[in-house]
Amino acid sequence: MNADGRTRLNQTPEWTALAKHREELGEVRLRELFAAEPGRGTAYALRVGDLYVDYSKHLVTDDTLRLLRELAAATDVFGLRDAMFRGEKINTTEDRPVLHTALRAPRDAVIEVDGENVVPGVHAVLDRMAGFADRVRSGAWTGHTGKRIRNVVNIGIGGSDLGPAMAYEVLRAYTDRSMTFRFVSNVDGADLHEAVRDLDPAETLFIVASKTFTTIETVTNATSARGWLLDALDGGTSRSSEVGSGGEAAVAKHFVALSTNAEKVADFGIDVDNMFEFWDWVGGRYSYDSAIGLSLMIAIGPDRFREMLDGFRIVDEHFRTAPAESNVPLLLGLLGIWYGNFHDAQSHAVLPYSHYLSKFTAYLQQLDMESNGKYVGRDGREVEWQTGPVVWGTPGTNGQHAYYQLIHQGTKLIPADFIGFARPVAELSEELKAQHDLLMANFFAQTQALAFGKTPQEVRAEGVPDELVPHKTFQGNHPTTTILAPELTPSVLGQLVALYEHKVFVQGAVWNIDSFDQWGVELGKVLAKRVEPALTEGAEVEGLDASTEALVATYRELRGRQ
Ligand SMILES: O=P(O)(O)OC[C@H]1O[C@H](O)[C@H](O)[C@@H](O)[C@@H]1O
Repeated sequence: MNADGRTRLNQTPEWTALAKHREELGEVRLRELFAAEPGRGTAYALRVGDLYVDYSKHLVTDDTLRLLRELAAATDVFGLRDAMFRGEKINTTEDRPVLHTALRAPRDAVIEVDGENVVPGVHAVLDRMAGFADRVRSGAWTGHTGKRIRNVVNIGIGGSDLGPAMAYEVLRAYTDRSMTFRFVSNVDGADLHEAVRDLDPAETLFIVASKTFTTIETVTNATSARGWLLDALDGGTSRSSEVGSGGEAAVAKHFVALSTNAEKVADFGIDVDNMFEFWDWVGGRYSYDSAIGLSLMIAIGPDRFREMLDGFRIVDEHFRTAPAESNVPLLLGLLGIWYGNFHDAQSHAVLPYSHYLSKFTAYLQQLDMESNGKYVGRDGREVEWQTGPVVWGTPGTNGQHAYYQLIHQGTKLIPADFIGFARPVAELSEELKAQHDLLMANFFAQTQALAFGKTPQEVRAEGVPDELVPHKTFQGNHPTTTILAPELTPSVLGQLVALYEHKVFVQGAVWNIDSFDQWGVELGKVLAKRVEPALTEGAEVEGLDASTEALVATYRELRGRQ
């Protein structure tokens, strides 16, 4: 029994029943499941919004799904879901509500935090963002020298980078092609250097995105960006943005901030009039539909941004109201639990068949791994079951010519999501649009090959010599989910992201972990601060281990510092 009155997950009868079921099912074969149920291809498929989700190629029967749903019921996934939507403080280690769903709530919704309706505030910021985005897009907002803004550089890291950078890439076809958008995150000076080296400072707007505004990488890059700007616009006379220094006016025209921390924004020298606010009940990795999405909104325009929010909302409503049997985020979360907890799968691949989704998996890595990479439960005790998987993947068909070998014939079980679209984006030439069928033929072929493989008999029948038969045999039985949408639109992107957000939620709820904190990132930050003076000034740092001490000495030597 847990301190919170819950039975330990792995001691619940529902968990035990699943473990027993897994044993009884043994090496269930997808070929056999499909042979036994001719309608499986359509019976094991659901729709949410524009998304068609086929889960037939999973190592599950109706019994498996029922038992998984019983586990979800026993762990009260829907109870926690309702508490989240109501604005209760379900992020217990930080004592905060988890309300990214309020970011896409309609204007007339009422969601209260500590007795105050947060929805009007959400829309007030969205409206301010829209006004600003329109002014930048139309040229009404000009830089310090009167030139219109043609370049937007977002400086942020983690949740303040991955979301907007991913969504900008996904929605490229909807962006203003006359403008340049760049995303700087790495504290490696090369990142900022490459982002601005060909830009005219007079035409460049920096968006400094940081929930806390204390993140060292972001503050360092923003300081360097301010230096770069003021060197050019002030002729190097002033690098200061202090009132009366002359730099202040230039900074006001070229820097805006996205943050929850007005004080730190002001300390940095950005006028809080140029700050777009969000709230501590929005986790960084759940934030790109808040003010953190400003760069995206400038790129695609406020109307498209709102269409994206509508897409999020479709899946929010579905997750909130659909019964367990047809609740897609619940289903996807439970399937992950089936493989991670009952088949020892360590990873989960996300393989989009769209060039525009090139950064989608990187985005999901933070969403999933920072949320559910925990070994301590909500009750403060170590879990005795596997939690979040390693999430990885790149767009098909590139992966097919690189690492799919291991998925097909390696020794590991790697469940995968295949994401594809029926129509190519409208702006492609007719010739390039025609390539789409080839792309999607690969998509369908891969999930088919992964599921059903090729038997030794089939290989032999092709006249393959005996000694090569084992090498050319595909055991199949590699589970995949197929997510198919008509077209890559802002709404569909919102639907996809919300689907994964809620999938991650479901898994965290079952595993009884707090999916909304990230204490695991803190230690490295503290140690970096301690080590830095050793690198720069050769300062003695107490308590360094022998390995790090030797590495620091070697680094200083190679760096030419003695
Ligand atoms: O937005 P910021 O406060 O600058 O935080 C940026 C990122 O850094 C932190 O270390 C966290 O691990 C992330 O969850 C966060 O998204």
